[in-house]
Amino acid sequence: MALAAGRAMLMRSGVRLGTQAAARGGNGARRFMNHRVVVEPNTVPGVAVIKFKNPPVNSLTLEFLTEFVICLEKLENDKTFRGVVLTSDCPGIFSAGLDLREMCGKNPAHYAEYWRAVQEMWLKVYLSNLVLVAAINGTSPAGGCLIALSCDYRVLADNPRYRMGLNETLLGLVVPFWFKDTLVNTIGHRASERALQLGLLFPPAEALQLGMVDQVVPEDQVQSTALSVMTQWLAIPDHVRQLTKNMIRKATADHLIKHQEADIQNFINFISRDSIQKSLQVYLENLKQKKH
Ligand SMILES: CCCC/C=C\CC(=O)SCCNC(=O)CCNC(=O)[C@H](O)C(C)(C)COP(=O)(O)OP(=O)(O)OC[C@H]1O[C@@H](n2cnc3c(N)ncnc32)[C@H](O)[C@@H]1OP(=O)(O)O
Repeated sequence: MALAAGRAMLMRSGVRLGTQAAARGGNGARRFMNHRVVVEPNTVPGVAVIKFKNPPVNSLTLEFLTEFVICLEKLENDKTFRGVVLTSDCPGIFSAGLDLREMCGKNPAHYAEYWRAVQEMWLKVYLSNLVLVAAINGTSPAGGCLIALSCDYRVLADNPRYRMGLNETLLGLVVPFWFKDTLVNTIGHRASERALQLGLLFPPAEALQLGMVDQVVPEDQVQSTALSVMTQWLAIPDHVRQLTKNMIRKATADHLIKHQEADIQNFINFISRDSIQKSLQVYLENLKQKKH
């Protein structure tokens, strides 16, 4: 369903999938390439590396979300792959989170389409049958942090400029319950209470201490560490690991699935308010201003 809708959307936006999107790398390995998401099979058998390539900041545009979901779906359907490392091709930035322009000055139909794409992306990542390891090689606020939190394991680059967290309150936004649930499931209730209300973005040492990430390593070792962690996870037979993952995550995902339409309506109502539109515009304007 998501794949069909995504394909239709990508056709509308001019992105071609299938054979046009596949190329052969120098070593003969198959390399799926769309515009904004690059998928590379790696030297570790059964493992692919997905690189986010939506410059300048890997913001989660509608097109990006759709390509990302399609890539994951293709890898899940290709039985040669058992694990995926998620990382970024944009230096210093894992993902800047939801694209603010998708939530600013648009109509309700657009907000509905965008929010459904955000929900579908989260459900796809959170419930993936694949082992997902986030190799976080840059800053990752809000939606970028959500993607990392939804993986099975997180390796973060040891660079104090790279901050991670759900900073929505600083934008005047309230996190949806499923963002909150994902954080609570990772770092616990009390730490989430503080982090969410204050919109805290944590440097690597604090993220590690909180359990927001599993490992902090030198920047040039993020991907290699993610790949060696993957070997440990792949030593477990898929079916028992998948059933165990599903048992742990199902209730959290079902909560959204059950309330998906209401959650979309809530988003439309909230984001359409004049006051919210104003704070998003001011936030975007401040991002531009800081350059001058
Ligand atoms: C009810 C809704 C609930 C859920 C809501 C939201 C969840 C979210 O994910 S909201 C998004 C939260 N994200 C952020 O707060 C990050 C904002 N960005 C930054 O802090 C910085 O851009 C960042 C640290 C990521 C990178 O810094 P720089 O390398 O210095 O780059 P610039 O700041 O100059 O940015 C370059 C360019 O990109 C635009 N930009 C940045 N972030 C976003 C974004 N999230 N969406 C859209 N566009 C973004 C920025 O404005 C610059 O644009 P130009 O000025 O046109 O070049």
